[in-house]
Order: sequence, then structure tokens, then C-alpha cells
Amino acid sequence: MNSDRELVSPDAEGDERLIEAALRPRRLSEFIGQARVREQLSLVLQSALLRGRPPDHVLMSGPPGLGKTTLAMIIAAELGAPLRVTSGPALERAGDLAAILSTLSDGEVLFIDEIHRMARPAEEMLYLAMEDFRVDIVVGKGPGATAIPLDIAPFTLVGATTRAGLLPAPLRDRFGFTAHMDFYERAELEQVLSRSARLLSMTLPGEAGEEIAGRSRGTPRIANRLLRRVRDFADVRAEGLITRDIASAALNLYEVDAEGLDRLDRAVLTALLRRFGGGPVGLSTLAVAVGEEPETVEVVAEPFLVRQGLLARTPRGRVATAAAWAHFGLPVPPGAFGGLDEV
Ligand SMILES: Nc1ncnc2c1ncn2[C@@H]1O[C@H](COP(=O)(O)OP(=O)(O)OP(=O)(O)O)[C@@H](O)[C@H]1O
Repeated sequence: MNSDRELVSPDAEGDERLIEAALRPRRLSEFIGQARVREQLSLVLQSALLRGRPPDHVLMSGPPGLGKTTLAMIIAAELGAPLRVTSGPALERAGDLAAILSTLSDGEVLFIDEIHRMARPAEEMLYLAMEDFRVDIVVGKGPGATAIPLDIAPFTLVGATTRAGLLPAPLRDRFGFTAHMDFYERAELEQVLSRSARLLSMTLPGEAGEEIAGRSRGTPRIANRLLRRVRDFADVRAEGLITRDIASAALNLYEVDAEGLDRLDRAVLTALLRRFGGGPVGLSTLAVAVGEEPETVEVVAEPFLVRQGLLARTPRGRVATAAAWAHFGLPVPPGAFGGLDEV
């Protein structure tokens, strides 16, 4: 059975990947929300089609589960180009990347997920490939090593990262367009849910969709996952009938709270409030307190907590806001907020 962490985790695993594939929008016009990114991207793609040239390289940044992979697939579909998919951690050596780059076809879209986790030598090879559509294949070792230049087909790189700040400037600068993906509004998630319900042949009344959307952590992947748990609950306990109350009972059962906070979000806030008096406290100290890697706390939990106005990142460390104290029904102690009246 799923733990609440798995249920609201923004990462997809196993069978979920298959269901996700079925629910993915295929064209830009079907993609819900992210209006600004959609419009910007549409211009980049249309002008490339007009010129008959591959568009500039595209970087997408933002928390997991917001649709970066979906958009990469859409870019290829809109261009009518083939898509090659890889990820930063798979590119350990320059040779791994060279093998892909040298077999790209004209105009192909190369999607590198988690591009900030690519090994350094591969990254350096990518600079030249992005700029000049060329790679230098190094033959031999030591002083006798020679670089043999190899032309590659013009391609479009689509990179995705949850941590744009970790990308070295020379790599970041080689992208002609950066799409900043943000958490979805509740109304947008309602649209995602009603589209998914239609594709899954479910009847989802608006009020029930509203309830699920409000608990989806601003993330389409989580919305789709909660929808399936509500369907399970309705099938077993309510003869398949979904109402707001049934959705709410199902989500309570799975311990998804009214703001959609997951186990990690709650652990981070509880540690911050109870162990560190609301902060300020450094990221690594906070991460140790919840038994997670600092990167997980920073990438997975914090962006949503900041967006919900529950946590602030300050130069002196992480600070819980008045709303965080209120969320847990705790009184704000004197001297809270680390002396900052901003929060
Ligand atoms: N704008 C959207 N409209 C409808 N569904 C969406 C949208 N964005 C994402 N989804 C749904 O959410 C799921 C997750 O999206 P996707 O895999 O593209 O996220 P991601 O940002 O690439 O996450 P990760 O980086 O973890 O792979 C997809 O299956 C898709 O069904």
C-alpha cells in the first residue's frame, strides 16, 4: 500500500509511468496552465517552422511533476521531429554523449532530463555541440591524444532541471529560451483533473474536482495520482459514485491534508517549529533533523512551502512564517521570525 509520502511525492515510479503516458497532453493546445511559457514556446516553435530551421535550445526549470517531460514531447510533436530521451545521470562519460550526438538525425529533439547532473566532460562536449553542431572525439591518451572534429546534424536540445542555479553559466547561456515552470493554480488543476477523468472514463463532478485540486500541491502529477485514489475509494465504498464528500473522505484516509502538504513538508515544518523555535536554521541542519538529503529538502519540499507562504528562505537560514504556526495550531512564541518582520 502507498504511504502518504508516496501518494503526494512529485516523483513517478513503476506502473505510474504507464498511466502518466496515457494522460499526457500531446500538443501545445492541450497543455493546461503555464500560459506564459506556452505562449513563449509557441512563438519559438512557430518561427522555427517558418524559417525551416531547428529552434533555439530550450531549458525548462521548475519543481518535479509540473510537466517538463510532457513539454519536451510536445516540442518534438509540434516540430514534427523525432525525439531522443536521456538524462544527466546517464551521461557519465563524454563517450556516452558522443554516442547519442553522433547518431542524431537532422532536426531531432534531444531531451536531457536532470541536465544539472551530467558529468563535467560530457557537459564540455555539449557546449561545442550546442553552438557549432560539432563534437571533438579525443583519440589516445596523454600528450599524444588528438581531437578529431566530427560534424553532427543540427538538433534542438531540450534540457530540464529542478535546479537551474546549479547549471554552469556557459551551459545556461547556450540556451536561447528558458521556460520557468511554476506550481499550477487550483483552477488549472481542476481542468487537468477533468481532462484526466474524461480519459479514464470517470464521472467527476466539479465540486469533487475542486476538492482534489486543492490538495494536489500545485502539481498535475499529484492531482492525477489523487484522482486514481479517489476512484479506488469510490469503487470499493460508494459503488463508483464520486462526490465532494467521498473525495474528501478518500483523501483524509490517505492522510493528504487540506493544503496538500505531504509527510516531508510536514516533517520539515514540524522540525522548524518545534525543534528550532521557527528558525532561522540552516538548510543542512534542518535536513539532518528530518533525516533527508539537503537537496531533497531544498528541491522537493521548500519550493511548495515557500509558495504557500509557510516558509521563508532568508540569508540567515530557513524561517517559519506566521501561517506555518497557525497551520499547526501553535501560538507564535515571542522573538519568532528570527527578528525579521517581513515574514
Ligand atoms: N499542463 C498539463 N496538462 C495536463 N496534464 C499535465 C500537465 N502537466 C503535466 N501533466 C501530467 O502530469 C504528469 C507528469 O508530468 P511530467 O512527467 O511531464 O512532469 P515533469 O515535470 O517532467 O516531472 P519529472 O521532472 O519528475 O519527470 C504527466 O503524466 C501529465 O499527465
